[in-house]
Amino acid sequence: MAAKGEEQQSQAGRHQEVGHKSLLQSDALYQYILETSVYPREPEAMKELREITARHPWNIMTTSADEGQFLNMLIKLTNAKNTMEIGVYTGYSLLATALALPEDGKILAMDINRENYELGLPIIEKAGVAHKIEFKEGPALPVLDQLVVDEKNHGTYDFIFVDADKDNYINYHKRLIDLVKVGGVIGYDNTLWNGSVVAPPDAPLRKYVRYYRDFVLELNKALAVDPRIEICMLPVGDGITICRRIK
Ligand SMILES: C[S@@+](CC[C@H](N)C(=O)[O-])C[C@H]1O[C@@H](n2cnc3c(N)ncnc32)[C@H](O)[C@@H]1O
Repeated sequence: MAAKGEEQQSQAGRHQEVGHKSLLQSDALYQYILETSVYPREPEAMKELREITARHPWNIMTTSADEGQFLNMLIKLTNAKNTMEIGVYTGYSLLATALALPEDGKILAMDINRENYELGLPIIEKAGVAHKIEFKEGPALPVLDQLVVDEKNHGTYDFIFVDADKDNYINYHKRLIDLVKVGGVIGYDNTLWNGSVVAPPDAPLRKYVRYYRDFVLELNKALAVDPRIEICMLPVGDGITICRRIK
């Protein structure tokens, strides 16, 4: 175990890359992933959006470049066409999704904050993929409630990415499970929540990390025993749990 001083020193020297959530053991390893396989292949528009986001005061919220690449690949692998995103911020994961979808692909994107979405929107437009996006400003839950009421919407989504208010993930899951098709995928982001899911009760956690941790733990437990899905928890970004609906 590292001595306290050593630990503090290594924390202070942690990676500063935007969206980096420090789950990998070595920062050099993370940098290697970025430089070897992510940045050289990152579409110009995503690079531009990442750089604009890096200058925004809330840039800690952005999806990291490696996770963006992963989402892009996942959407292509699953041939997703009708998709949804909850939690847009400046739109990095949204752009990763939009670029992966076919020309007639669709994303219902929701966020309570339109201003941040509009920061990235000119880049999304320039990339020629804005026509795939329907942005709804406001809390996602009432929108999901509306969708669920109409049975025609059941089983219609191929891919759903959830990256918003962690205290609602369980509520989202209750609705999304009806909206995603059998064989479709829901990705829940931040399921390792800054590593705090294994922190001892007295660990010095930032206030918001501590507050949301119990919700993340509760979600992880619920997903693990949900017979309607198969799951796979990946240590990408801040942890993402991929759920495939099986019934
Ligand atoms: C972690 S950020 C999303 C990051 C984004 N996926 C990206 O690639 O940059 C979380 C977002 O969720 C939004 N949010 C918070 N509560 C929400 C709610 N109830 N409904 C919809 N969006 C919400 C926040 O405004 C914020 O933009």
